[in-house]
Amino acid sequence: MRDFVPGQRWLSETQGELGLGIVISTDGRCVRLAFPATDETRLYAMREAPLVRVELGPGERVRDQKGRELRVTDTRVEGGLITYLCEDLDGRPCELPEALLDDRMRFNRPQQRLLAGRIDSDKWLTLRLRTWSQRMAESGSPIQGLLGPRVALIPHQLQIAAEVAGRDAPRVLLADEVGLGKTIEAGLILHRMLLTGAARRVLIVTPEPLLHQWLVEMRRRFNLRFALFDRERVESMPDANPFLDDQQVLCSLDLIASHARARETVIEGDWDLLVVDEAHHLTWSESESSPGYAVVAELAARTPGMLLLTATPEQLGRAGHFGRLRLLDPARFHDYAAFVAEEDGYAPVAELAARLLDGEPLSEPDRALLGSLIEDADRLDGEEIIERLVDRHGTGRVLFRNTRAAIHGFPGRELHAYPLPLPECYRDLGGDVRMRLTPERLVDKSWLDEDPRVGWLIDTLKALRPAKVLLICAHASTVLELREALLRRAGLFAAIFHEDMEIVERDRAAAYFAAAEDGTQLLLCSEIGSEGRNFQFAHHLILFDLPLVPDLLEQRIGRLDRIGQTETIRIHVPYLTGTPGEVLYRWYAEGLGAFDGTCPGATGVYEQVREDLLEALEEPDRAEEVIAETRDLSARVNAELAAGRDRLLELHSYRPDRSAPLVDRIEELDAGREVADYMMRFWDSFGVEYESGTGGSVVLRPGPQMLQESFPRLPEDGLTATFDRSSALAHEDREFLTWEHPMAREAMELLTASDLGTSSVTLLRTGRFKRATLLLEMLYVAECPAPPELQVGRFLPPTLLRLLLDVEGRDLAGEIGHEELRGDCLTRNYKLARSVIKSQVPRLAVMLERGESLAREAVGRLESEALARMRTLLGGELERLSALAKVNPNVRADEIERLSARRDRLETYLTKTHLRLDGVRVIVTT
Ligand SMILES: Nc1ncnc2c1ncn2[C@@H]1O[C@H](COP(=O)(O)OP(=O)(O)OP(=O)(O)O)[C@@H](O)[C@H]1O
Repeated sequence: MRDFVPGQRWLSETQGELGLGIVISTDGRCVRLAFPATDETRLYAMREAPLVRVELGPGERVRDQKGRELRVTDTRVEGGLITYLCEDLDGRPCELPEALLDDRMRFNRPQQRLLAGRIDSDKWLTLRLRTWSQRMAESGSPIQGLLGPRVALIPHQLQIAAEVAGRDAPRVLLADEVGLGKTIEAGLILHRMLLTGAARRVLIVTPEPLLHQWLVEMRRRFNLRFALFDRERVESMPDANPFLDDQQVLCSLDLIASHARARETVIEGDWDLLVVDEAHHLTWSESESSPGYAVVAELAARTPGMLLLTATPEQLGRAGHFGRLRLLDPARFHDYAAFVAEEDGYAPVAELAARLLDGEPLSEPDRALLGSLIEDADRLDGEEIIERLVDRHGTGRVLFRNTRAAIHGFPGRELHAYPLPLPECYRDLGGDVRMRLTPERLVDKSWLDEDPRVGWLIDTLKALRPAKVLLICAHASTVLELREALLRRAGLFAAIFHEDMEIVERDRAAAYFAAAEDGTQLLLCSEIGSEGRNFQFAHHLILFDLPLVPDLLEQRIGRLDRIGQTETIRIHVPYLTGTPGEVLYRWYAEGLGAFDGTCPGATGVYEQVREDLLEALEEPDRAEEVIAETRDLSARVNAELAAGRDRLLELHSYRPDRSAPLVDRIEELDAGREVADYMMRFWDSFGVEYESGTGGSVVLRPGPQMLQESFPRLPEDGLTATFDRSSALAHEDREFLTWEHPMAREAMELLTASDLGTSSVTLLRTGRFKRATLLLEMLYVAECPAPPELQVGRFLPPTLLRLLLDVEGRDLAGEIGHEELRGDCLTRNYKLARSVIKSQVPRLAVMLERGESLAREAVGRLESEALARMRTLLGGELERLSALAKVNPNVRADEIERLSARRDRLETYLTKTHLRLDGVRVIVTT
């Protein structure tokens, strides 16, 4: 009788899909095994247990429970338990006790299974073939990671995501104008990096009011479940680092900046990618930086990938902008004065680029400048020159900024201004003029009855009813008092949103406002609601007061003026005549034109006229003067920006020629039926029930006789799904099923990790061959195991090699496809299947050997092709970067080093392809 020892690993001969078993107890006659991968336990009689001992030999590949790929070099046996002496992918030695083998490891040795007469239905073999073909197609594809998210295919977003996620350890500032989809871009980038294995541990840091929105966006659009960390969560683990508990974490900047333990532990979080939203909060100047900046700087120093997001990169000035670039690349951005001088030096280059882009003739000085920038300019055509300029353009590689002007298709804005008389209660208010921009805060609550803006608000709401209205004002106290007055004076109930509310309360209020049927008409919001939130379902915005800083105004309008807005946005501005508020309104309207559209130069203009503006607020007589000055200045700055370096930045941020192929490919896959066919075959074979639902959806439920207790990502009470992108966008309650949906991915994983379909026998009725001809179909998989960050799949994806051998050893796979071999599968007639196999064992053994040698030859070819591709691509990229580094200091030195090291490592890995037989089918013609 066999000896069973607790801790040993055994496999069920009959139910390989249970995963790897571990002996938990024996009592002399029976042995109990746990199968942790499927959460099952089984009791077997020792004498006839259908179990095989798992014993691996040198050269075999294994995985440990952390997912590390190892190669066995030797074994040691003590007390009946095996310890594997292994090497990791980098050749470092390590030991792996058998108990720590990955519970889901597969030991499907199709050859042994077949010869032992264990066979399955060939529909599983077909699914295996389709699974590997799909893996092969997606690995290294330019749209990998961009297909699955529930997003509309917006070209600039896809292009930025593909470009950024394709870099090694990307570190960029995503600075599209407000509402153009930076969150979506970041989501696409991280979705792709997670899928390709380029990142595993991701930390997203946002202002507290945006936490929930990020959580929801990541979940519903990207199927990514981030763990939300707050104070309580951090404090719940005093003895361990709580951040190491989850791979994908979302937390507020405030938490890690102000909570000592959170700060200390997050820094030790060993992240691959850090995302910081609303990064303008990370303030920096030459003399000091904010606590938020300091903690992000520490994280930035330890994290390879980093995405900073802000719509207003230069909010609070150029120094802050420099400070954020410095987080991305401290070696490059170390001297502020030099940065300013350098930026000023870009202007002539940008003007030159603009002339080239507009097809204008170049002057002599232009030519001279071009010659100094690009040595071989004479030999290049216009497009190539532009290409080089984009590459060499200042912050080009680090910064992406799209503007409405470049993207087009946004609805217009319509300004409605309402001059109102100054009430008695605000006359003769003294003090700082900035305080007088919100006069209600300087008086008692009687303002609610005297201030004409309140009566105007009531009338306006009634007139606009039932249209949704978002009101933004500067302070929480104004929000609270207005709510009370609306209720008292007009019986109007408003939802509120301000900084003193708990996050949950705020989200509830936003949802209440958003609800189409029984939601509120009005949301009263303090300044914190003006950042990042999505309120584009509303078309009316009331600015109860105006902020002094133009970027804040843009943020406020951006709540409605964002992707998804379907109507002209009506901006309502009530102001009190004869007050600083009136001057500020006129300054925005007549000086900056800020209500008509985004005003790219606003920050620069504001910085220049700030003192004059403050004086004019104080002395309204000076208003005309500052407005005229602002008008001239902003016309000039905007013209300069339009003609100048923004053209290059825009081009680099949105390249229709690069985004179009991405959009086309995704649309093509969306239109095809492949994924639907695949999933339906899978459900049929597995026993999942499905039927058509409304609007082309499909309703799934676990069936009564499923292969296993549950199907990946299918809840007990079922779900509704769609394969159609537009339906998924319109109906968020439907899962959007693509090849990248976790259900599809996990189903594939489940299949390839199991024995299902690895061996089968088919009787084929055909006139093509003589009766009783023996054929052997073999599916080999060539895989190149390598650390995920090398993204080896770009050059040598897991490759399926299909062979169809006859007894002469000829390969007929090219002539006869897999589907043509569909016949009478002998799953229900084991006896016959076994006798067929038994009678053919010697021939099959020869055919299997021949197959293996043919497959090995093919692998040799695959390796040489992959090496050549890798050398061309990385070699070219390396040359480009090195050449670029000489003229553009924005190329990080470590970027070149990493790329070069990556090429060297790939040279090694690409010659170590592993070949494995994944499935066999014996075919006998009748
Ligand atoms: N590709 C897309 N498909 C569907 N919806 C999108 C897409 N891109 C953006 N949106 C929606 O448009 C709105 C704006 O996008 P997002 O929040 O990413 O913009 P943002 O640039 O981060 O805005 P802000 O500057 O205000 O932070 C969101 O409601 C988002 O869900």
